[in-house]
Amino acid sequence: MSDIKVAVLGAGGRMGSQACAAVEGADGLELVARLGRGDEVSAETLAGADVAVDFTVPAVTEANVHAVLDAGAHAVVGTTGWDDAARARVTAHLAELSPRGQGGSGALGVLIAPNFGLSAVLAMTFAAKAARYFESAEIIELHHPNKVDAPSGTARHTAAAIAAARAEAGRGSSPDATESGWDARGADVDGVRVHAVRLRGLVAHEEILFGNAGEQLVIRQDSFDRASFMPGVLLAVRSVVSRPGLTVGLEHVLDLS
Ligand SMILES: NC(=O)C1=CN([C@@H]2O[C@H](COP(=O)(O)OP(=O)(O)OC[C@H]3O[C@@H](n4cnc5c(N)ncnc54)[C@H](OP(=O)(O)O)[C@@H]3O)[C@@H](O)[C@H]2O)C=CC1
Ligand SMILES: O=C(O)C1=N[C@H](C(=O)O)C[C@H](O)C1
Repeated sequence: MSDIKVAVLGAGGRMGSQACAAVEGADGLELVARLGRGDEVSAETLAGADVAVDFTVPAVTEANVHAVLDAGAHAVVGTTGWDDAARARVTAHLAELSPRGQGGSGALGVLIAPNFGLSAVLAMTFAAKAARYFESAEIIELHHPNKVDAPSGTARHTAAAIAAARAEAGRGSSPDATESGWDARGADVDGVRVHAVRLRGLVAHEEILFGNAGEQLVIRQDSFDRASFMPGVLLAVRSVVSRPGLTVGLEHVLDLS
């Protein structure tokens, strides 16, 4: 089987540079393009890539994915900033390129992973499982101070999964008697309070807290180094070529969903 050719968008960034090195060191993958700010994303600049990996910024990631699809490549996306409307536009674009019933081999895939770290994917999965059993649920995400967005994409994905599990179990809101000082209670993400810490020395961390009368469950994961994301990035690149359509979350590739 021939190598999977890979392009990296945001190749000069903290994640993009490590992704380039990981691809270069991986069996069966070949790095064919490194794109940065100001580079057009086209069939020409992607240089024959089968898969483009996006680690850019929330403001441009969606446009990048549409350009990658127009260039005939699959996309793996680690960049944050995706909402339901943006995901729906990607699904529509994929359907346009590969109409119903023609999603067989060769059909393009887009894999958006809010977090490629195994500890984070497992923490989110365990949190979704635990959510129905507890009255209260809150999230604390902790990151390096150079992060441009808050709350993190991981925390948003975790909150959405917790909210869905609580709704399915018929659970209402977490108890909360707050009458004033709402700005101290974190962001409301799908009804789950999310607190964002930015601290020099940190990389990426998440704590999910569940409470019942007289007991607490804390699920915590820590990415101490961006190396923790690379096995997930490589898995995503290898998987997306045979996963037509849009996949959101590495848990689906790891068979955890
Ligand atoms: N899914 C996951 O597991 C992970 C996701 N992330 C996410 O990945 C994204 C990138 O994070 P990180 O690497 O730390 O960020 P960086 O700021 O280090 O890297 C972003 C890169 O994107 C480039 N860039 C900026 N604007 C554009 C543009 N308009 N077009 C193309 N490239 C552009 C930057 O170039 P320049 O240097 O010139 O500004 C930079 O090289 C974030 O959204 C972050 O949350 C991060 C870690 C893990
Ligand atoms: O910006 C980061 O660093 C990270 N971003 C992603 C997020 O927002 O969840 C993934 C991870 O937390 C690191």
